[in-house]
Amino acid sequence: MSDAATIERLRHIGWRGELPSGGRRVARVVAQHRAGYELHDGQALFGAQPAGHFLRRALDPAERPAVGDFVEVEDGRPPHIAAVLPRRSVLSRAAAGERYERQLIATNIDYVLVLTGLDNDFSPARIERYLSLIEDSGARPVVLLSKLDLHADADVRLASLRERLPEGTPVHPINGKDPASAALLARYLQPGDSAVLVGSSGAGKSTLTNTLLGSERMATGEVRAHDSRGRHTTTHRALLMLPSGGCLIDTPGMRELKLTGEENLDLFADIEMLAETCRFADCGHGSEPGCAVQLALDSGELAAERWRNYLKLRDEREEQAATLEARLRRQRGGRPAERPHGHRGRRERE
Ligand SMILES: Nc1nc2c(ncn2[C@@H]2O[C@H](COP(=O)(O)OP(=O)(O)OP(=O)(O)O)[C@@H](O)[C@H]2O)c(=O)[nH]1
Ligand SMILES: [Zn+2]
Repeated sequence: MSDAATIERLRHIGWRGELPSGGRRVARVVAQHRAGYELHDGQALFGAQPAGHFLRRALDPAERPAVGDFVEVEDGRPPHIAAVLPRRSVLSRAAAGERYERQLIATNIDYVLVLTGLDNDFSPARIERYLSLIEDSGARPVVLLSKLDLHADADVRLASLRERLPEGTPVHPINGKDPASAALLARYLQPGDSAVLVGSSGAGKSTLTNTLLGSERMATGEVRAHDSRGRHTTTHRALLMLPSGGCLIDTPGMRELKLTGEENLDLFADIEMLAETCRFADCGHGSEPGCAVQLALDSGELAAERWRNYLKLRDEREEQAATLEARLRRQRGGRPAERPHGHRGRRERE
């Protein structure tokens, strides 16, 4: 196959630019299982194992292949992932392991579509939390408000949300069931673009995904992989190629992004700066004299809701950091709890 045809094929699964020199096959990691990786080369899915150097214990987990990665493949039985190509973005969260480390959620994502219903699901606080997770990832957030058709009175919510989010954050109210409404997302789903869709249960992720897939749903909705024995195994629809040319990566664990213990709170940098100007360095921002926060709250310069939200996010972050640290301390000291003989490690559900 010519290079041009190969590049064209890879563009459909989110590749940008030229082919790396060296002539190895390029594919994208679309799922990670305990038994190995699932790759897509723009044409078909296939299984692969990581090369030995990825299994070194001392290796930073962030250097191992992750969902979304473009990798160089060494063909063989089974094929091996020889190298991870440079990433253009990294979505990650803190994870408890043998040591405090980052767990990759997905790489090479261009847009994170943050979906919230205009119904009771609507929560500016949750949207802000999602944005803080995306902040340093290299991906761009797009806020989507679904169920517009059921909530014609969405204007007020929309205006207050726009005011609250950083300037320039795209916010689109949509009807996820209506192709014409979903069509405005095409600008984020052009050939070479990769997106993930996140949001709470019931927000409308599956509905929107199906609308975006349109008539190609049947063709792409059910992805089948060949395992090493040539058997068909129906797998989760991990990578969806959309008619607009972009692709959606959809893997378990990605849909509900969780906050980590080390998110930065840049969205609230103004509040942190304000708190620095309190008279007392250890001001609790209650009834202390000279409290800049109280002053700003009283004057209306700082909205009470935003302040509460900041406190909540800060507490959540501290709590998670503390939990993680306690777990690590427990792991360092003492033996792990007794386990039935022969049963090593926790059993994970797929
Ligand atoms: N009227 C209307 N209904 C919608 C819209 N989006 C989703 N729904 C409905 O809301 C319900 C939940 O939608 P789903 O797409 O299943 O939500 P989900 O986010 O995939 O939920 P999980 O699979 O639990 O994560 C369904 O009954 C949808 O038909 C919309 O824009 N307008
Ligand atoms: Zn104060």
